[in-house]
Amino acid sequence: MGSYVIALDQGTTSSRCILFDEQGNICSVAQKEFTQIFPQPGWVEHDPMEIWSSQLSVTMEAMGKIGAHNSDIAAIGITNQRETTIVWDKETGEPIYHAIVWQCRRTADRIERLKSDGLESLIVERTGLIPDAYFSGSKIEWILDHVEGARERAERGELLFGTVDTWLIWNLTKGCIHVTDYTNASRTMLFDIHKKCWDEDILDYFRIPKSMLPDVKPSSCVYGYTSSDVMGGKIPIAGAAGDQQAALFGQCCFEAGEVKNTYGTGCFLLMNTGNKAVRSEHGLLTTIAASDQEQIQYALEGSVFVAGAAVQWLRDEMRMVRSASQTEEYCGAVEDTGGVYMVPAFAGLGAPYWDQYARGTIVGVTRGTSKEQFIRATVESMAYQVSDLIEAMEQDSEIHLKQLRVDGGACANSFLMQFQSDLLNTQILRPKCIETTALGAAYLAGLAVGYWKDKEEIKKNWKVANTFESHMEEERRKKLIKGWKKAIKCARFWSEDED
Ligand SMILES: Nc1ncnc2c1ncn2[C@@H]1O[C@H](COP(=O)(O)OP(=O)(O)O)[C@@H](O)[C@H]1O
Ligand SMILES: O=P(O)(O)OC[C@H](O)CO
Repeated sequence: MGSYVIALDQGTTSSRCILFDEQGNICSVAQKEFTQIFPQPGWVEHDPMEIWSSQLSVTMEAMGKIGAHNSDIAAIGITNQRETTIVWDKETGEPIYHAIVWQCRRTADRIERLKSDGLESLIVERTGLIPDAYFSGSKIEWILDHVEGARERAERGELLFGTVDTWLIWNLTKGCIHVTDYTNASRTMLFDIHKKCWDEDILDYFRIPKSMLPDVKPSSCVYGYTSSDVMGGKIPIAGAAGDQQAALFGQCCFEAGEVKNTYGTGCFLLMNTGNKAVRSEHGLLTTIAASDQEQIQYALEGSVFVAGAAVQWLRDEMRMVRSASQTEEYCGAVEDTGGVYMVPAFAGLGAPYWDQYARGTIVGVTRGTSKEQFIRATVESMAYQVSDLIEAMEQDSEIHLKQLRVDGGACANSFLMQFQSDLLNTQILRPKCIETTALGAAYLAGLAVGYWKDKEEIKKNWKVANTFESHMEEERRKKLIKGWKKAIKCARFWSEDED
């Protein structure tokens, strides 16, 4: 058995590879940002070949850094930005269009049509999702309708669809394996999460041939082996999960009621609900959680489209900070935002509002508003959005959350974590390893090949690094949240009547 498990963490903004040892320590890491393509306002694309080449190059780099050879690797686990849609030619392996990214709003009107066609409740019942342009279904249809000859080719069985996990496995195996796992399938809006199969009625509605779709397997199993031409040897690909489900697993939230929140490009709050698919009454999604067993586990999820991405916007478009981490210093330089709120609804609003037409909004600005306050309002917007999610989750589960496990790039910001704890009146636990997405994928792969014996062994690796306790008075908390709800009202429906 090799000494390390590799996690390929293909995120929205970067491709990353991490080598973990048995204690869950990071032994080597390499990361590369890749191009974000914005062809029109509200549209987001990636180049699938760049996704693949960046992922392969960081894998080689991470292995090279510690001189690891193929024989040192026990297994590979894959975790990925979910919903992002790629369609390629079965023979040549060439994508027929760019990857349409989860954040892309191009099919928003199509989803409105789906609702007026009366399909909303069927989608909710079978897929656990709330119809939205976020998911893969309408993106596949868009590609088939807009790329010349695509629909005919798809009907002839010449095209394949995959989310990013599927695309990576296809390339790692040199076109031998076309597969996805339950967690990724559950984000397509085409998968019946109760019957565990592609839903024929939804496929018919979007006119998507079933032959395009990958086989669906558990998150922890040997899907196949890397091609020697690609990796120089055969390594088992033994785990795959959407990044948020992988993070839930990496945080060791194995029991029903356990919750984590990831602060990355977006924010994703997931609660394990065990073998029960809980239906939300408050705008959350029912989704499949990663599991090391055949039997499916479910989760309730709150998805926020723009979180850390708003900080990138401060850096790249507003040019107010040189780095994301510099925001912490600016936030600490002022007492408060002076009543300024920023709602980063750049791509509409996800949970719990599901408003495709909301847009970014800044309110409460006065002549005295400073740059520091503007930055602080942007950072605070992450915490407010999570507080909306927690409110919905507490209403659905009737449990007051006493603790929240956090991870993702932006959870390194201690100002944000303290403000989050204050706003929620909840203890925040930041673990030693905040690369829990990658760790979750590694655990899923390692369990499948016996690198780790069971979840009990894995649990011992989870350790807290920092705890944040709430210090805010109830009255102030209430006042701040009231202001946020007012700001949300201003952002909603903004672009509804645009052409
Ligand atoms: N110290 C920080 N303060 C605020 N935001 C941060 C900080 N560090 C990183 N971020 C934000 O976190 C995101 C990166 O987190 P990561 O988990 O790597 O994202 P992803 O997996 O979505 O690509 C970026 O959007 C970045 O702006
Ligand atoms: O790339 P991330 O970490 O922001 O995650 C993206 C999500 O999977 C989208 O659903």
